Amino acid sequence: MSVKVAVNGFGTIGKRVAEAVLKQDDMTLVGVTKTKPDYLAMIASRMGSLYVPEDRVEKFQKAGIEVQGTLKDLLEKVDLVVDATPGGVGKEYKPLYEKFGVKAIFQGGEKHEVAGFSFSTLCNYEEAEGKQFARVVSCNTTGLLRLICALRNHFKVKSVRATIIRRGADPAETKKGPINAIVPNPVTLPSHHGVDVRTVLPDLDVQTVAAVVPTTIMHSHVLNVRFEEPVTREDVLKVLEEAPRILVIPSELSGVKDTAKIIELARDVGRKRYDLYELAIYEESVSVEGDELFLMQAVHQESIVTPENVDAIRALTGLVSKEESLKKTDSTLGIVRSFSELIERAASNYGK
Ligand SMILES: NC(=O)C1=CN([C@@H]2O[C@H](COP(=O)(O)OP(=O)(O)OC[C@H]3O[C@@H](n4cnc5c(N)ncnc54)[C@H](O)[C@@H]3O)[C@@H](O)[C@H]2O)C=CC1
Ligand SMILES: O=C(OP(=O)(O)O)[C@H](O)COP(=O)(O)O
Repeated sequence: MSVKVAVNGFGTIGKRVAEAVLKQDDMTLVGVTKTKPDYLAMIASRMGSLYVPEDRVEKFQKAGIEVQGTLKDLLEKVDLVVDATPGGVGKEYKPLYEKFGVKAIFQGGEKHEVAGFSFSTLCNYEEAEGKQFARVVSCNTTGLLRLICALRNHFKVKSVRATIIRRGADPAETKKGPINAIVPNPVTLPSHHGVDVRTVLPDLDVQTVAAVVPTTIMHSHVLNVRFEEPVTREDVLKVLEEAPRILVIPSELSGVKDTAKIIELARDVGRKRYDLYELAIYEESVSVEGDELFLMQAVHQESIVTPENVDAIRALTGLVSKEESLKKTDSTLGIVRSFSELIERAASNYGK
């Protein structure tokens, strides 16, 4: 069985999810939507996959960009739509998805209530099966949940406290900032991230604070996790190194000690768009004092939710189990299980 997929909103997230869907042997990308002519619309049109809102057809015709049809034409052809429109726009489309009887996956810019179910592969894949709607939680929340659920699989987690250092804008965004400030986000504590984590793990004692800083390449987190019993650093590192989609980076040995170097690493190992689907954890930052864990991690905001969207498609349509989806998604996206595997692949692919 092949799930027929549409991507509504071919932007930062949508273009990555569309490309990931094209790599799956159990999915078919039927089309993507754009609202204004640009180079991505030209690419989608040349792929024979461009659909536009009804009131925009003439605009694309005037721009000389052939469209395959309207959004409604597209929704008639698919089983599921990945809504990757700007935050808050997905909510406006929900009635249309309901009218066409298609499943829909929303993104983190929508409120939990829009889908009524928030998704994170490692935490609640099985609960998604059979649902019509799901929200893939945003990049920061995905990073937090990936760590927390990896730890919860092996230890009794008592509480989580996290400081989120948010990137001010994506590299292509020129209207956001700050350029020269550290902005509490919000100044009243806590930030929305802890609330978002609890949409997936309602029972967890988690609190987060956030600030926005002048960078575009990655988010960073400073975490404190308390356990019911004392743990050892060795045991924690073993769990993190074996967990899916977590990359423990030996910073001293590799020289990868900050987000700029992490992105340069992703570029040097040949990741398209320097996408790092994996949550990056600085190995040397992992420290344990009795029942308390401290660590620092970094999130490539533009790509970390890509594998989660692919898994959400399988979870909603009941295609395969979580383990099977993890395996297929990670294999097709080239996601590695360890830093050494990343280096191995870089060496074997160098110059190819
Ligand atoms: N950019 C990021 O780092 C992350 C974004 N997200 C979430 O993903 C969602 C999409 O965000 P981005 O991809 O960054 O946005 P984006 O602005 O890069 O792309 C949005 C796309 O939707 C199109 N669009 C705009 N208005 C539309 C409308 N009314 N109907 C149909 N399409 C429309 C735009 O032309 C663009 O192609 C948001 O909910 C956001 O919060 C989640 C994780 C990370
Ligand atoms: O950081 C993000 O959301 P999050 O802080 O809710 O995880 C996403 O990258 C979206 O950020 P934006 O709202 O600055 O586009």
